[in-house]
Amino acid sequence: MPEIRVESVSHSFGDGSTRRQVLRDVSVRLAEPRIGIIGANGSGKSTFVRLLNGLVQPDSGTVTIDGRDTVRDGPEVRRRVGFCFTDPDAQIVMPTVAEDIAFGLRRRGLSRAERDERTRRALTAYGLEGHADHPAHLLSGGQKQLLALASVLVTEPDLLVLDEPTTLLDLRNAAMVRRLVDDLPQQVVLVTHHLDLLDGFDRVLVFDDGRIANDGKPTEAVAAYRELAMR
Ligand SMILES: Nc1ncnc2c1ncn2[C@@H]1O[C@H](COP(=O)(O)OP(=O)(O)OP(=O)(O)O)[C@@H](O)[C@H]1O
Repeated sequence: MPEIRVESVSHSFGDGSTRRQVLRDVSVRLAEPRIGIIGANGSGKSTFVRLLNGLVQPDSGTVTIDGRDTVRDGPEVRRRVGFCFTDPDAQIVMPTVAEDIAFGLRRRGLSRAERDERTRRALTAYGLEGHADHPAHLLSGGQKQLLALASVLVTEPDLLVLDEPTTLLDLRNAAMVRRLVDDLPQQVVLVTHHLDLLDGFDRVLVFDDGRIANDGKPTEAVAAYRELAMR
């Protein structure tokens, strides 16, 4: 598994009177296959995971993935770290479903035949083969979420970051995403408010006001989160 190293990272948004510190001197090393991130709204979870592919750059401190710095080695890190946003609409960039999946494969030095073959396999794996030539924006919310996952996974990242991937999904599609995630060979970092998704995870971090308040197995971390929420 890749080794994620976050060292003494702080981050703020805004300036002057609107300045808000969102991450406060966070340090952690993550090398487990399945890592969950939980915590209250606004506690810094999304900002933290956005550090992992350089979408957010730390004000101070460093983030490395297998020794590659997310700021200095940005393009290399982004090739290895796939990122799925909560809102799949934010990720759809091409008119049709098949084109959207194939988009991530451009500039990867693959032949046309290889790109087509990988796209075809991804369409089948995510139950989208019947929608290949359909307009991507007309898919249902759940299908868009699956498309977003397919478009990222087709690039075969070493680490997949999922920011609340089941928020828009019904129970059936949420269970499907859960199964897909379970079966992935890659390291996964998953932000969620759906705590049952974390059963069987190796490690769960609980964020509270920009800090890691707990770091442990799912049962322990969820209990700590519940306690924090009751305060
Ligand atoms: N681009 C931005 N510009 C300004 N403020 C931001 C930006 N992104 C996040 N914030 C602020 O940073 C704080 C932490 O946001 P973040 O999205 O990391 O929280 P979160 O724990 O993921 O919350 P949620 O559970 O609600 O998704 C919030 O107060 C948010 O308003």
